[in-house]
Amino acid sequence: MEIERKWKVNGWPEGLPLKEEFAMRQGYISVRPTVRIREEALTGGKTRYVLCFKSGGGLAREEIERDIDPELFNDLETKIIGRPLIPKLRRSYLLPDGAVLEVNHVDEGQPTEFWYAEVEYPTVEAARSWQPAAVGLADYLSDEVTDQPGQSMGAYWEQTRG
Ligand SMILES: O=P(O)(O)OP(=O)(O)OP(=O)(O)O
Repeated sequence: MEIERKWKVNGWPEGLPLKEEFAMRQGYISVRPTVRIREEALTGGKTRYVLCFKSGGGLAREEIERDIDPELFNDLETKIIGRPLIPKLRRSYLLPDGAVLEVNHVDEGQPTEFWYAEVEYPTVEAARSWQPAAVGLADYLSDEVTDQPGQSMGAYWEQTRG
């Protein structure tokens, strides 16, 4: 189970320690339910190729992930998806309460480019009670879109590549 809240944001946050950065490319075989492939290149580290299945939407979703080999990834990208994958730069930051803030810059340089942020929680209760103000992010995390269906990456895929 993936328990996550999501916000639309403007640019990268300031004053937080950077944990890691990934240059990603992701594409969708299906959006409902989500069947997604993603290349995840850790800056200064390894690159993973991941096949991911996700149920539903909103705060809590089932998520199943498997590493696949680059050959299968390439076949799925070119022979099955056949559309340009979405480039996304993800930076994760350590928050003062121990949580991790993931900030994503999507489709940099395109007219539709945007940023969003996510925080993952161990339980639904922890997710519901967590407050951005407690970690000094009341202004940065002021536009929550967790329960808005049109705000998922799958929806963005449909809007721009569907
Ligand atoms: O990185 P994830 O698994 O949270 O997935 P995403 O690319 O942010 O997509 P979604 O909008 O479906 O959470």
